[in-house]
Amino acid sequence: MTNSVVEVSNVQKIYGSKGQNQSIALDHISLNIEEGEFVGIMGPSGSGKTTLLNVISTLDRPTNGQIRIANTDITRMSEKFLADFRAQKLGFIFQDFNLLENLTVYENIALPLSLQGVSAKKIRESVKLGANRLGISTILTKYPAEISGGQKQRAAAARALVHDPALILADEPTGALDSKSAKSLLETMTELNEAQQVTIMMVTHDAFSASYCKRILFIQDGKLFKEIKRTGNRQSFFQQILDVLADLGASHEME
Ligand SMILES: Nc1ncnc2c1ncn2[C@@H]1O[C@H](COP(=O)(O)OP(=O)(O)OP(=O)(O)O)[C@@H](O)[C@H]1O
Repeated sequence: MTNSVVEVSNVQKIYGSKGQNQSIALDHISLNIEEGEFVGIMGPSGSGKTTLLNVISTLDRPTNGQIRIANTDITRMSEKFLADFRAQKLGFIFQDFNLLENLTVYENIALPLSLQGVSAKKIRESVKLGANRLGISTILTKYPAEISGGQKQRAAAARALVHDPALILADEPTGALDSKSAKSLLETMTELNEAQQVTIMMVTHDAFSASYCKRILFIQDGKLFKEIKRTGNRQSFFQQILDVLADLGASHEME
C-alpha cells in the first residue's frame, strides 16, 4: 500500500488584490507525492515553482484549494500550529545552506531537536547518526566559516533529517556547489531516498540534478505541463528531461 505524503488538490494562488495587478501563480494545480518518492519540480522562470514550494512548506497559504501533508490538512491551520507542524514534519535544504554562523556544525544539526525540547542524550545520538549518514562526523566541532560549500550543504542536509521528518523540501540544493560537490550531494540524497525511504521534493532548474529524481513534474504558468518517470538509467532520464525542457521552451516561444 502507498501513503500520500503530499496531496495538493485544485490549488490556486493569486498574488495582489482584486482588479489590480493580479498575478495567478498557481492555477488550479493538483499533485500527489507518495511516501518514499524522490520528486523533482521543474519549469521556466515565473512558472510557479517557488510558490508551490512555499504553499506546501506552509510558509504561504493558497488562495483556494486544499493541501494535505502527512495526512494533515494544513490549509486552515493557525500560524502557531503551522510553526510546530513545520518543525516536526518538514526538513529544508536551501541553496544558500542557511546554517547559523555562530553555531558549530554539531549545534546547527542539533537545532531542530533543541527547539523541540528533546533530551541532550537523544540529541547526541541523533546528531551522531545524521552526521554519519552524511559523512561529516569529523567536522562537528567546526564553524560554518571553517568548512567547504559541499560540507556546509551536507551539514544542512543532516539538520534537515535529524528529526526524521515526513518530507524533505529542497530548493536548488546544488545551486551554490561546484560540480563535484553537487554530484556527491545528489548521490547522498539518492541513497537516503533508496536505503531509508526518505521522501524528497526538490525544486531545480538544473537537468543534471533533476536526473537523480525518480519522477519529475514540469510546471508552466502555474499548471502541470507534463510528468515523466524514470524507468531506465539516469543518463537516458537526463536526455528525456532535456527533451521536455526543449518542448517547454518551444511552447513559450509560441506565446
Ligand atoms: N510576492 C509576490 N507578489 C506578486 N507576485 C508574485 C509574488 N511572488 C511571485 N509572484 C508571481 O507569481 C508567479 C510565479 O512566481 P514563482 O516565484 O513561484 O516562480 P518560479 O517558477 O519559482 O520562478 P523562478 O524560477 O524564477 O524562481 C510569477 O509571475 C511571479 O511574478
